[in-house]
Order: sequence, then C-alpha cells, then structure tokens
Amino acid sequence: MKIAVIGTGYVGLVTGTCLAETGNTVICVDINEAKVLKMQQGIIPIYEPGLDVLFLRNIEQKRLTFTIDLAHAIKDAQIIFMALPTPPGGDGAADLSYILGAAKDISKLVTSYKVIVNKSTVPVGTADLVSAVFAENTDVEIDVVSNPEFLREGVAVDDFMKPDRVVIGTRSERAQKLMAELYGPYVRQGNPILFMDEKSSELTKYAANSFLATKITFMNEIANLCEKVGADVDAVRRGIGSDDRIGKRFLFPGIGYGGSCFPKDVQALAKSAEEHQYDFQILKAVMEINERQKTVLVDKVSTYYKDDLKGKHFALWGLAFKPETDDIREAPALYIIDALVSKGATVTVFDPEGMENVKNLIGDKVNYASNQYEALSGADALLIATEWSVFRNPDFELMETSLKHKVVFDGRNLYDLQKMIDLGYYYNSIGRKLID
Ligand SMILES: NC(=O)c1ccc[n+]([C@@H]2O[C@H](COP(=O)([O-])OP(=O)(O)OC[C@H]3O[C@@H](n4cnc5c(N)ncnc54)[C@H](O)[C@@H]3O)[C@@H](O)[C@H]2O)c1
Ligand SMILES: O=c1ccn([C@@H]2O[C@H](COP(=O)(O)OP(=O)(O)O[C@H]3O[C@H](CO)[C@@H](O)[C@H](O)[C@H]3O)[C@@H](O)[C@H]2O)c(=O)[nH]1
Repeated sequence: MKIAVIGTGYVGLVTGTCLAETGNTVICVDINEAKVLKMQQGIIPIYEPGLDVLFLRNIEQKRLTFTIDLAHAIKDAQIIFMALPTPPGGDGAADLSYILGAAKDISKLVTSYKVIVNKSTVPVGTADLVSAVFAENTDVEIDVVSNPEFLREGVAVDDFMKPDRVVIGTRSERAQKLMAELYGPYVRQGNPILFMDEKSSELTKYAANSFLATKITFMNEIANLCEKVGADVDAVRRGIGSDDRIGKRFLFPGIGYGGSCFPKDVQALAKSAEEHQYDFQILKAVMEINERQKTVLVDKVSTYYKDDLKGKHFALWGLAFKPETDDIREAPALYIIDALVSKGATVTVFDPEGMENVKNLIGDKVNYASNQYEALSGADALLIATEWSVFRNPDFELMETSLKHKVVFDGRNLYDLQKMIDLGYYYNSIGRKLID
C-alpha cells in the first residue's frame, strides 16, 4: 500500500519504518528541514534499539523516503498517518494545534479518497474535530480513523511489529477494510485488532496510560510505606505480582514516572474529565504523589548530609527517563540535577545515550563524564536515576577507587542488599532496608 506519515518523531519514524518493512511504500514528511536532510542521507535522528537496521534497509530498498513537501507525500497515499505532538497546553489539556493545523493543510491538497489515521494521543472527540476541518475545506470523501499507538520507547520496534493489540476507531467499513489489510502482517500470532468507535478508541489510549501510571504510583506509595514499617518492597512486589490478576509488570517502584507520555497523558485525561464536569479524583492523587516521589532521592541525600549540600560533589548515573532511549523528556534525573545544584552541590553525569540531549538542554550546569567510572571521580556519593543494564553489575572495586566515600543513593533498586553490606557501602534505595 502507499502510505504517508506526517511527523517523524519517536512514533512517526517507528511507524513509517515498520510499515515499510512489510512491503508498503512509505513517504514520511516533517517540517524540521535539518532532520529530513539527515534522514535522506541515512542518518537516524533518534536512538531506538533495532530501528537503525530497518531504517537503512528500507531506505536502500526505496520503500522509505523523507520529504518536507506535504503535497508530494500525500499525493498517491491511500492512508495518511498523523504522528504529531500533542503537548500539554497552559491548562494541562492536550494542545491540538499540530493535529488540526496539519488536517487543514492536508484538506486543501487532497483530490481523492483518503483514510486519515491519527496515531497521536488525543482527547475524546478529536476525530470529529478533524473530520469537521476536512468537511470545511474539501468535498473529497475522507474517513478519519483513530489508531492510538501503544509502543514503549526502548522496545518500540518490537512493540510495533508484535503489538499486544491494535486499536482502530472507525465506523466506516471502507476504512476498516483498509486498516485490517495494513495491520494484517503484524497480528499473525493472533493478537487482536480491536475495532471500535472513534471516541472509545481515543479514550482507550488515555485509559491505558493512566492505569499504568496509577499502578506505578500505587507501588511507589507501598515502597514509601515499606520504609516506615520496615518491610521490603521487593518481597511485596513479588508477593503481589505473582497473582495473575495483578501481574508482574509495572510494579517497580522508583523516583516517579517520567517520559513524554505518562505525565502529560494523566494530566490531559484529568483535564478532559473536568471539562465534562467529572471529578476524576484518583488521577489527581496520582499526579500529586508522582510530584512528591520525584523528590525522594534528593530528600534521602539531604537527610544524610543534614541538609547541607553546599560544596558536596555527586556522581549521577542515568539521565534518560528510562533505559534504552536517548529521550530525556520529563526525566526524573533532570529534577535531581536541579535540586542538587540549587542546594549548592556540583554534579558529574553519565548516561549511555542521553548526554547529547542533556547538554543541549542545560549546558554546563553539570560536568559530563565519558564513562560511568570517570563520573565517580572525587564524588561524595553516587546517585542512580536510570536502570541501564551497564549499571546493574558494575566493577565495585573500580568504583571504590574513584568515589571519595562509599555512599550510593539508588533510585532504581539495582543492587542486592547483602552484597552492599559485604562491600561495606552506605546504600539507600527505594522501599528497602537502609544499609548503613
Ligand atoms: N513517544 C512515544 O513513546 C509515544 C508512544 C505512543 C504515543 N505517542 C504520542 O504520539 C504523538 C507523537 O509523539 P512523539 O513522541 O513521536 O513526538 P515527537 O515530538 O518525537 O515528534 C513529533 C514530530 O512531528 C514533527 N512535526 C511537528 N509539526 C509538524 C507538521 N505540521 N508537519 C510535519 N511534521 C511536524 C516534529 O518536527 C517532530 O519531528 C504524541 O501525541 C504522543 O503522545 C508517543
Ligand atoms: O514498573 C515500572 C515501569 C515504569 N516506570 C516508569 O514509568 C515511566 C514510563 O515507562 P514506560 O511505560 O516503559 O515508557 P514509555 O516509553 O513512556 O511508554 C508509555 O507511554 C507510551 C506513550 O503513550 C505508551 O505508548 C506506552 O504503552 C507506555 O508504556 C518511566 O519513567 C519508567 O521509569 C516505573 O517507575 N516502574
């Protein structure tokens, strides 16, 4: 099939590349000229494991091309995907200007039937708004479909190629048929394509993200309580996770959820409920608790140093909001840096993929190390904000020679408590026994 993808961010680029991988001809369009130029030269703009191989292969086979020319991109496309930003507006509601703006531009260019597919995360009713934009500007028959994306950064290719489910919101049989054909190769193992109306589809996405954010938040609360009562959150996590009704995944406590999706989507769903005169209390609590959770690691550091961090120097491992991505949007590490620096401390950071983005955002507010051990040099303590695999089993002897003191504040519970006792560390993690 001939496909156009508008927007080449984490979602658009993965969608375009993975659709090309099953034989479709895909033209991706973006307004960022520098980015498009790079992609035309075969340079991938994001770090996403496994994507580079598919990206290069499909460019070489000429199934995947990039342009800034919207008219060229959509001319022959049967299906047009929108994978555009929906950032929070001033009031927390999703800002739909990218979506509605692109819809308007497309509506002025179409000359034959198209399926317009919205992959962005949008409030209920957006498909109707997009349809209205088309109705205003063209007589050409158009079907607007909601097709929320559930991929996780770091495992995005797998999530797209083998999705748990594909959700498609449309009441048009013609669009349904085309979408079923397009997604057929991705659901061969029996994972379902769930057809529903547009509104239910749009709400499914917010409900999924908000539910997962709530699950994490609940575990963060349990972890905090564990510290008060002397229980071990790892044991509790395993104890409840082995109940199928609860499930093992997304029960890891930490320093608050971050990333480009959970914080904005929970906020947008709460706002959307408010606009419909519904007081979604649990979401308000989730947001409040998550804000508080972002401070737990720095609170532990402050308590240890009796509220005096002036002149202290810290190593920070992990900047990306989660492992296997270079994405630093709403990364807890950024909060930690801000808090430490504002209390008069200095920080040296290391992250396998997120350094460039942090440099561009905060410049010389921190020092940048070229590897994880260099970051420890002369540090009073090590803080861990992201659970990259390379931090899981470090060379503790090498660590000892670099750190000024054997002190670790771990926001991701990476190390075995007994091991830290044996090694003689002060080790403070989340919801577990303190090792003094
Ligand atoms: N990042 C994720 O893991 C993820 C997963 C599922 C859903 N989503 C949702 O998907 C949407 C996109 O997210 P993202 O992370 O890919 O965003 P992103 O910010 O990484 O990328 C958006 C891209 O759109 C481009 N763009 C903006 N206006 C444009 C226009 N008029 N024409 C063409 N290109 C334009 C930007 O230059 C950018 O390259 C959001 O609604 C997000 O909530 C994201
Ligand atoms: O047990 C857990 C699992 C996750 N997190 C945190 O939760 C946040 C989000 O993690 P994750 O969901 O793995 O990453 P995203 O790439 O943001 O993916 C989420 O957001 C996407 C954008 O909407 C959706 O498509 C995905 O389905 C949804 O999982 C991160 O800060 C994680 O550190 C925890 O604290 N504990």
